[in-house]
Amino acid sequence: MALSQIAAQGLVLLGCGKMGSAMLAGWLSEGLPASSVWVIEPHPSDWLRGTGVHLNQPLPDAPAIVLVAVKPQMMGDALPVLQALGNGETLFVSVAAGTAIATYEEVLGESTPIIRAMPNTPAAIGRGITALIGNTHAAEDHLSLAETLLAAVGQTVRLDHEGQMDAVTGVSGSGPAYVFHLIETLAAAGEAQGLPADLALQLARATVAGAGALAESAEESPAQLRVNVTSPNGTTQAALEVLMHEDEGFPNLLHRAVTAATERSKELSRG
Ligand SMILES: NC(=O)C1=CN([C@@H]2O[C@H](COP(=O)(O)OP(=O)(O)OC[C@H]3O[C@@H](n4cnc5c(N)ncnc54)[C@H](O)[C@@H]3O)[C@@H](O)[C@H]2O)C=CC1
Ligand SMILES: O=C(O)[C@@H]1CCC=N1
Repeated sequence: MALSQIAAQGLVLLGCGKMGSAMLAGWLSEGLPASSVWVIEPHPSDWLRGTGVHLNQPLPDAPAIVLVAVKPQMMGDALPVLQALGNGETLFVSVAAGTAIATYEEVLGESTPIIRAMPNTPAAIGRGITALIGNTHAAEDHLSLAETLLAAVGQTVRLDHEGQMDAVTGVSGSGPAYVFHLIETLAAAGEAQGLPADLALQLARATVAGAGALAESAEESPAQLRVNVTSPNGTTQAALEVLMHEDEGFPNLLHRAVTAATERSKELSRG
């Protein structure tokens, strides 16, 4: 099914905060007409008001997809509004972290096709990646419908089982924040070495963006790309000896960070 077919039946977005807006911005820029999108959002931003979507208006009877993008903690209040669309043709896709498929089935009915997805905010510029897993009522058609929608804002990957979702959340869902923090801290380190703040930020931002683009397009592995920068006994080697330190270096730090995010996702699922 193409984006135009989703447009014909309608798309409902429940919650349009940071992640909902990132995806909506991507869909609108890919040509999804604002007139085929219904958004339920108690605190709409000026940007959302300006998009021309149906905002807090009565919903269509059988939209192609309802996309749930409220915080896990708000789910109990938010989901019942959608109950009337359950057990029908409408596909539900939720991007909420740490909210198990069973939670949606309890409210929407067990025969509702439900897909749990984990996107990330680069979706706003069509560079996201979303992992997907469906319930037993999510047929191949439903998965490819969700992929059509999510592929409009980046890559998609299917998971083998729902248990993988916690680690996916720790790597790619939360991951952009780690990279933004890398930019912030690289710039701060440049400032500490005497660079003006705006120059340090420009250098850090361009370096992370350029290295990311190279890592994505190059045939060499990230490890080889790192070696290509590292002259024997040069400046990079001096830095990497700090970053690759067994206890205090990047590997241990990122391992702990991703473990913390994964464990938090599991905790949220337990309620
Ligand atoms: N921000 C991110 O990078 C990512 C977020 N997610 C998931 O997306 C979901 C939303 O996260 P954010 O956008 O970051 O949070 P957010 O707080 O920016 O957005 C949530 C939105 O839901 C609205 N809302 C609250 N109660 C509502 C209700 N009863 N009905 C409709 N809307 C309601 C809020 O006004 C708010 O605008 C979360 O479940 C999160 O786990 C998933 C992947 C990445
Ligand atoms: O921080 C969170 O809980 C959400 C899920 C992944 C990114 N943001």
